[in-house]
Amino acid sequence: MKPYVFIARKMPEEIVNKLADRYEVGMWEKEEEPVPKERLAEECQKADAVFCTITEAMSGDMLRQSPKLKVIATMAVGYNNIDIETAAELGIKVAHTPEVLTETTADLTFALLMAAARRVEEAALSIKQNQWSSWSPFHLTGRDVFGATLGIIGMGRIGEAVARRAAGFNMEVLYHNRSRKKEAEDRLGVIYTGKNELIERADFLCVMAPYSKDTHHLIGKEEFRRMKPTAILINSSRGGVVDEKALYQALQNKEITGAGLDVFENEPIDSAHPLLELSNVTATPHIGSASVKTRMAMAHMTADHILQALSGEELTHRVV
Ligand SMILES: O=CC(=O)O
Repeated sequence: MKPYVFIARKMPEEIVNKLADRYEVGMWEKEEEPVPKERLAEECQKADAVFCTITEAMSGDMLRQSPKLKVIATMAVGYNNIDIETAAELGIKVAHTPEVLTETTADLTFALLMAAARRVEEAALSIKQNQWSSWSPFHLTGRDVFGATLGIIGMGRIGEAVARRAAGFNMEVLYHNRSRKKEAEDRLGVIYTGKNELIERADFLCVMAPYSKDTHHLIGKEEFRRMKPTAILINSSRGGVVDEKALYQALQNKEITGAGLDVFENEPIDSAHPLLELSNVTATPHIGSASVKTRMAMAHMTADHILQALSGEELTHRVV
């Protein structure tokens, strides 16, 4: 009998065919909605491999009830939706897709930074709502990006790619990371600082840390209190790294000037979310890696991970 692969989100034909050439394949067909939890659990029970994304919660309980499962390949760099410890304990391999999305995600991060700095969303909306009565000296004035200080918390691949973009804007780049990266300092001219110093000096605070128990609410009330009132927070990593309630208070009380957010604590959010009421929030719906080329590269890499695992080869990007 051929191994069974379940693809948890609808994928283009060229991706499905890559797997269907060798295996029996099942796929959740609805484009806009994730597979319900119960159906995912049923599929996992019979699957040898699961192709998932960030919308599928691969819980420990579910993994324990999936006796045939050999590999989970997620089409994402972040894997906080997967119970990695249980997967390791059960000998289920887990693979993710770093590298291919680095530059695309850094582009979006920088786009959010610039949009929040120059109030692009507010400005665009004002003109569409017929609110441009005259050029006026201080109308919609924002913050300069060129020559400003950028603080990056979490200097992984995407943090480095953001720092490279900042060099073109003559920015001073401070970073804080679990471990100091001297080689990156020489290569990129970035400066290592303690977390508090970075937060106090940054004009733009860019959160790039992966989400885990250790980074839960890494930026909260205390951190907002330390930030400059002119500073802008950018988050394109995971919502849970920032305490959203504290962020709302800080924005409303003008403890900070603005925020550019691509991620939220509980996704998806809708237009009733309190952060979206604020004109100093620029928000996008978790589209960091969403270019056609990058999403296709991620999908191919995810399918390749399944091919590799089921044929006993090394996985290109294995987590456990
Ligand atoms: O958020 C997206 C990813 O982790 O790739």
